Amino acid sequence: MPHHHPPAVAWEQARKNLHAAGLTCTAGTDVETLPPKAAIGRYTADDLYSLMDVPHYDSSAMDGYAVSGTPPWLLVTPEYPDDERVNIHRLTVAIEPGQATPILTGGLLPRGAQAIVREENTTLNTVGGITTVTMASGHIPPANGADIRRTGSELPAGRLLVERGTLITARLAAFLGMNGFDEIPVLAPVTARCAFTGNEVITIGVPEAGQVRDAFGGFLEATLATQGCAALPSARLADTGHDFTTFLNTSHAQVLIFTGGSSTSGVDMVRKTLAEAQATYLFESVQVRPGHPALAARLADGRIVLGLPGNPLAAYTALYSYLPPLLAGMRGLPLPPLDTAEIAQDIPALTASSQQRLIPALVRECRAHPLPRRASYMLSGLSKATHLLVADASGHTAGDRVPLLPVF
Ligand SMILES: Nc1nc2c(c(=O)[nH]1)N[C@H]1C(S)=C(S)[C@@H](COP(=O)(O)OP(=O)(O)OC[C@H]3O[C@@H](n4cnc5c(N)ncnc54)[C@H](O)[C@@H]3O)O[C@H]1N2
Ligand code: MOO
Repeated sequence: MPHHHPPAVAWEQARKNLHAAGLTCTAGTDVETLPPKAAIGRYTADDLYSLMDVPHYDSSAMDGYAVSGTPPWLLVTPEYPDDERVNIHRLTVAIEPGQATPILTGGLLPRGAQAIVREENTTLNTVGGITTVTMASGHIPPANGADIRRTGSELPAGRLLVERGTLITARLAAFLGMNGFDEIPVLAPVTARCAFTGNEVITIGVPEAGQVRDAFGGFLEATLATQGCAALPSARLADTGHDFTTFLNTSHAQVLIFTGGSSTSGVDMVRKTLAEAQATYLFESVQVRPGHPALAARLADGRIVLGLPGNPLAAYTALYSYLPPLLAGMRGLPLPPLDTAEIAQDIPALTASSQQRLIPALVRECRAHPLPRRASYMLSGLSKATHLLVADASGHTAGDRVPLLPVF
C-alpha cells in the first residue's frame, strides 16, 4: 500500500485558508427578502435600523389608573363600546389634576396623566354615583412618571438593531417583527451536498462486528442547516474512485463535503479524482488531533470540497473547524473570533508531536471541563460537549486560558 505524507498546515492556517477561499466565492452574498418568520435560520444581508422609537408611544407599565395630581382622584372613564373584542388600549379620556382614569398594561397614556397607580394599591369608593380612587392603606401615592413607559426609552428611531451577517434566531425575528419589519434582507443559503463513504457502513439496525452504523448521513445536513446552508440529502458512496468522481460531477452545490477515504489507503483515490477534476488544494492535511487527514480543495468551477476523516469525532471536529471560516468568507464576513475560557484541569503534553488538540469540553461557570471518551472513533464526549477546547501540544495546567471552538 503506497504511503503519502501530504504537507500539513497549522490548524489556524487551515481555517484562514478556507476563509480566504470563501471570500473569493460570491454566491454566498446573494440576497433574498423574507418576512420575519421565514427569515429564521438565515443571516441578515444588511445592517438593520429601527423603523420607529421603541416603545413608539407613551403607555402604562401596569394595570391600574392613570392619575393626575394628588389623591383622592375622581374616576373618569371613556365611553366603552359594548363589544369585548374591541381594542380599548387606545381608548382614553384626558384627565386633569384630581382625576384618575382606568388603564391597562400597554394602554395609551391619556393626556394629562402624570403617573400610574397599580390597581392592587388602590381603594375605590362610590357615593351617589360618583367614584373616587384613593391609595389603599399602607401605600403612598406614586411619584411623577411612576410605571409609565416612555416613548423611545428602549431605543430611538434609526438606531442600529442588527449588523449584517447576524444569524436570525426566533427571538431576533420577533424583535424585528415588533419593530414593524415585514421584509428582512437575508443572505441566500449556501448550498451544500454531503456524501459518506465506507463499505463497512450500514444505515439501519444494530451493526455486527466489522460493521459500523453511519454517523453522518442526515446528521451532517442537520448540522449544516444550523449554519444557514441548504443541504441536499447525503449521497452514499462505495469506496471507489468511480463513485467519488460521480459525486463531484453530479453535485452542483457550492460546498461538497465527503467523509472517509482520507487515510493513507483512501487518499490515493481521492487525490487522483481531485487531480482529474483540476482541483487546487487549500490544505492537504492539518497539524491537529484528531482530524489530521482533513483536506480542502477548490474545483476549477469554484465549488469547494471539504474532505472529513472517517473517524466520527475527527469528522465533526473538522467540520466545526473549517465550515464556519468558509461560510464567513463566502458571506463576506471576517473570520469568526474564538472565545476563551480557563480549563478546569491539567492537560498533559503530547509526546513526540507538535500538533494542537481539539478536545470536547463542557463549559460550566466559565470553566472548560474536558470530557472523557474522546478518542477519534468515539462520539460519547462530543455528544455532551458545548465546545471544543483548543489545547497546545505542550499541554496546560488547570487555570490556563485556552481558545474555545463552538460546536453546533
Ligand atoms: N496507516 C494509517 N492509518 C490511519 C491513519 C494514518 O495516518 N495511517 N490515520 C488514521 C486517522 S487519524 C483517521 S481519522 C482515519 C481516517 O480514515 P478515513 O478518512 O480513510 O476513513 P475510513 O478509513 O473509511 O474510516 C475510518 C474509521 O471511521 C469509520 N467510519 C467511516 N465512515 C463512517 C460513517 N459513515 N459512520 C461511522 N463511522 C464511519 C470507519 O469504520 C473506520 O473505523 O484513518 C486512520 N488510519
Ligand atoms: O483524524 Mo484521526 O484520529 O486524527 O481520527
